Amino acid sequence: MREPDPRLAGASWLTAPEARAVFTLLDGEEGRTRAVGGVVRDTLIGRARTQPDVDLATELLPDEVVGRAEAAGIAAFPTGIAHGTVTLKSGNFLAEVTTLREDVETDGRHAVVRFGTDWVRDAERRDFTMNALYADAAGRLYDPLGGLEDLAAGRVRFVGDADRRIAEDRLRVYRFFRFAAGYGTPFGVENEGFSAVARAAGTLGGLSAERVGAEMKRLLTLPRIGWVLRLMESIGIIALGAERLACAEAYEEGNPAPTLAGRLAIFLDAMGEGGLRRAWRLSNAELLEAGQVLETIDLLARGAVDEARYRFPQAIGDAVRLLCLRPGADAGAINQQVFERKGISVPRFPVSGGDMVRIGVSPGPEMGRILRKLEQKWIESGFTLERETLIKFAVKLHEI
Ligand SMILES: Nc1ccn([C@@H]2O[C@H](COP(=O)(O)OP(=O)(O)OP(=O)(O)O)[C@@H](O)[C@H]2O)c(=O)n1
Repeated sequence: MREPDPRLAGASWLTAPEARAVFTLLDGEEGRTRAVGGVVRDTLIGRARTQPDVDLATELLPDEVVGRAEAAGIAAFPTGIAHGTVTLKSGNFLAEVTTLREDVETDGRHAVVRFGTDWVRDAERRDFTMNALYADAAGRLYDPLGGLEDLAAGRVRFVGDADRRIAEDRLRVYRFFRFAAGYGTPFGVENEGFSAVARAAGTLGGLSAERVGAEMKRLLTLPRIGWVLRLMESIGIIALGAERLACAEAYEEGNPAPTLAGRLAIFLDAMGEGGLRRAWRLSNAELLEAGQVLETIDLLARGAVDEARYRFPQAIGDAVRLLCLRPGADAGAINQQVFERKGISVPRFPVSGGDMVRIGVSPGPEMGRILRKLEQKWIESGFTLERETLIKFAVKLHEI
């Protein structure tokens, strides 16, 4: 009988009472239900999880999972019943429970999913060996494909035939790079895997923008990705150009907290708003933030340090590190100015809605329009126009 792995056996996703309830329910002690994927992988290397959910693989049929959960008073949601996935919620413990599948056959038109008990087959359907690590309820590790060794060595290795794994789901090309950045040895990827993703690079057009965007965003929040972006560029999955690539590297150099907005600003500069929106289906808020970083860079590049500090205080840190996006800008001098202004408080716009009411402007769109004009004029004056002058100007605007 194998021994529990001390790293796994102490993990809170195994030991917490809510988790134990689920494992017990699903015969985890007998190994019929095992945790798999991210949670096992990250626990083995002592990395804190950003995703709270736990993936469980089980021999039990979906109906059985639902039945046992309900009998125990644990909420069960059929989140992907066609694929045999049921989500269980036990207190804060959220588990996606997926029944093992045998070969997926086709009867010519429909894929036929057959459930089974073959753990090796389950492992062989997964993308990378480091994602095919399993733990049972006692914390015993199951590693059918040598994933632990690859994980320890920083090798992102496809399970079995890389071309086949990619053909099954082309998103795995993006995942390859995300895992290389997150778990790989920097500056090196497995030749076999890289050759396969390079071969598939021209075939990614059909992927959904949401799925690609979700992977890209996860990649772009990792600390060191410059070398990965270079690899992606070399096979044509992204097209930043040499200068922006160098800038992406400079941005993360010595930067304790590269942000998604900063990384997106680099891509926004290269692809434009429409391009980026289409490619990755970003939210308005994400595009706005990235756009503000770019705007701030442009303000700094033309010497408008106080305007940048006034309008986009949250973007200054990123913008200073991304001045390389505007090769004409004198980054040294701008940095110096920003640094010198640090202790000096950002000016406050001296006119308020109350002032507008006093001159007879009632709250609403009209007031908004006037205030925006005043603020613009005030910014253009280098924050020197005084309150009285601005209010006089408002009276004029109101009369028009
Ligand atoms: N295209 C995909 C997506 C996922 N998986 C498998 O499904 C598991 C769960 O996927 P996901 O939640 O996307 O990633 P994790 O590996 O769990 O990593 P994290 O939770 O950190 O994202 C992966 O470990 C992998 O075994 C796969 O084989 N192919």
